[in-house]
Amino acid sequence: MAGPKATAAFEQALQLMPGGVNSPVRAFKSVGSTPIFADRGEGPYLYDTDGQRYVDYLMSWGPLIWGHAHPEIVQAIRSAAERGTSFGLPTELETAMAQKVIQLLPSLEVVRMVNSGTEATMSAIRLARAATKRSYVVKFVGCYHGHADQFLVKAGSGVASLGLPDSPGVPKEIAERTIAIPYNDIDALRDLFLTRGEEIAAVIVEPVAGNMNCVLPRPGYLQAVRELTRSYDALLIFDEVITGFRVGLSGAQGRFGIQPDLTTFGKVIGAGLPVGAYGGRRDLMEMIAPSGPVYQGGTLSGNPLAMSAGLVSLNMLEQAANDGLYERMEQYGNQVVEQFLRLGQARGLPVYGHAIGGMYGLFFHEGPVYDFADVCTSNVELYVQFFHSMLAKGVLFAPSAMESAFVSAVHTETELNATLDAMERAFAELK
Ligand SMILES: Cc1ncc(COP(=O)(O)O)c(C=O)c1O
Ligand SMILES: N[C@H](C=O)CCC(=O)O
Repeated sequence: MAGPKATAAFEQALQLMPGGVNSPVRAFKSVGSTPIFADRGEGPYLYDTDGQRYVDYLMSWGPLIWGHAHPEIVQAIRSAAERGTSFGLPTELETAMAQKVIQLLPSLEVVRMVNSGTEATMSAIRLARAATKRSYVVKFVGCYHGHADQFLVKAGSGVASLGLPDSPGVPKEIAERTIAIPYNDIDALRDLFLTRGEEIAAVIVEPVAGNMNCVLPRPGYLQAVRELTRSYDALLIFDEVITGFRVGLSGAQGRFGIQPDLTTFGKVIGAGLPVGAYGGRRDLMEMIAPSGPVYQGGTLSGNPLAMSAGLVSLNMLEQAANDGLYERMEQYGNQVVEQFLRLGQARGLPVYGHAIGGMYGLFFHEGPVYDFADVCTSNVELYVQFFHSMLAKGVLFAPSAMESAFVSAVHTETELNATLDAMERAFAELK
């Protein structure tokens, strides 16, 4: 429940911003309440303006793999700011960042930094269309690739939470160029390629879907998508805005051993600052201006604050990965999932879940979840009760049953035990 300060702040915000927020998912509409307001964060904890402390699994919707206000990241931002916040000229920091990303992601030969995940995905699609001279794009129902026109077709995240399958304002001619088919269904993709293979520029996929809660690819699915796209000369774009540096140091592509043609990033790559990136095969990326004719630019792209924070974060991740960071985060997630399953099953409730690297999914659903249709048969009322009950006990999950949970490198046994204990009490209250 939002406290008195948050309630008053939201009333004021409602007069000034659409729905009182700068991104729809923050409004808590899909959990039937008004939002808490963030005051500050420290490590795995978020403090709201009403003085409550929460173990945070929202983690700013994914970017904060080092938790809130990590001292080394804060120091990197501070030092960069003292030298100037933006130059509009090349900096050596950008080259260092490009080098690091290319070193960590074997499928990347060239990379371009942008300012958000949306910028990254829309630029990658433009490039794919230019490279293939085809115009149709395939996406999967319930995957979210940002808010560019061509992606607001059967999208996940806030679009799905608010029950808006599409968006007014997107011209029919653009929406028609996006074909949405079910995730994890290789036959659906094969059938589509059989009939329209010559028209498809690219298939864009969240390799682990993180915008319809957290849905894992079936074994062999991503490999089959890779083979199909290759055999029809369509490009494969991995949207690793969530999974990049989160499910493993080399993202989902490293984990599943797939070489996409292009990859998009956001969130973790910027350590909490507004950053995105896209990159891939040299022959494709050299088509981007000014090397080639495909235009894409940005006044603040590669800005020194974001590059400094991102670079420090990636360097720390590289070191921590050698010490088992990703395995530790996954184990943490698995322990939360196990408690969720144990408590749910003991009460005869439909429960399901899994963890991968630093993300995990909790579903009020009977049996496995493979696609958006499965997710939509989850019991949302139970999630809403669970969410509020956990919040009241000092644990913050995403305010929607359509979103993934995130764990950071600084969540410890203390936060885990607090979560398991809160969950025990929350399940006792579920009706
Ligand atoms: C997989 C994925 N792609 C793209 C985006 C768009 O990123 P942004 O919100 O930074 O524009 C998001 C999140 O919003 C995302 O989760
Ligand atoms: N699920 C979204 C991104 O991954 C949520 C972030 C947003 O749209 O504000």
